[in-house]
Amino acid sequence: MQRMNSEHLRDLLKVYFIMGSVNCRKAPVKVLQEAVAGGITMFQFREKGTGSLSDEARLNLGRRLQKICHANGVPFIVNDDIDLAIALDADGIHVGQEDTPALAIRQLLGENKIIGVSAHSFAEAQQAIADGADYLGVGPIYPTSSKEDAKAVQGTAMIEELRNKGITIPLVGIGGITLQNVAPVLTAGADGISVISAIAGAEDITTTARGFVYKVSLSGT
Ligand SMILES: Cc1ncc(COP(=O)(O)OP(=O)(O)O)c(N)n1
Ligand SMILES: Cc1ncsc1CCOP(=O)(O)O
Ligand SMILES: [Mg+2]
Repeated sequence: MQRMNSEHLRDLLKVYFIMGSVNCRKAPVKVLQEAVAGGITMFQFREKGTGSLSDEARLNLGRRLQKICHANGVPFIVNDDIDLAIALDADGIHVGQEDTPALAIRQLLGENKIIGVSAHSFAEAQQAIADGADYLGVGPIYPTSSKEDAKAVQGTAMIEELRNKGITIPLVGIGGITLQNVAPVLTAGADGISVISAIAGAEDITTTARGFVYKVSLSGT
């Protein structure tokens, strides 16, 4: 099996929606269906934080969300949990610096799964690539209330630094991204944006997701 082509992955990362039950104001299945209708290009199941589901309930929700993704050609990525990713046969996993190292994940999952890694510095980005990461998540770009242990806000400077220093692999910005502040993230060199609250918490989820698709298309990436 082969690693996913980088140019294809860049396209899939354009509007990368992340969500778990705690981020939703209505049924998570409904939230995802509405986001898919708006054209999200990738989805990450991040069942994390106070009040999140565990064990069987978590697995069952993951299954239901994965079904929606598969029916619509949207890759389904699991956050953090390698056992859940394997149990669901997810399309990939996203890990941070405090999670199972990407090298071990690559050895466990093989070549045909997508592995995303969070990077907050050039050194972390280099290591992630050496370990077999397919894409990087860089942030928080702006202030966020969706991650309790978020690192310091970076603005778009880290994305610019990574690109200027020759990091070419697919990359998304994350943290506090809204329809109003998405453009500088793309101008800085991101292939796409990752969003929790601006989509999951929106009054009109489909229209908001569609708005992100439109804004990203304007950047010409
Ligand atoms: C696309 C993307 N980028 C970054 C993150 C953050 O991952 P991590 O630093 O491991 O933090 P948690 O999400 O696990 O709290 C992400 N999940 N997705
Ligand atoms: C998971 C994560 N990693 C860095 S910031 C963040 C939270 C992003 O959520 P939001 O889009 O609501 O700011
Ligand atoms: Mg993590």
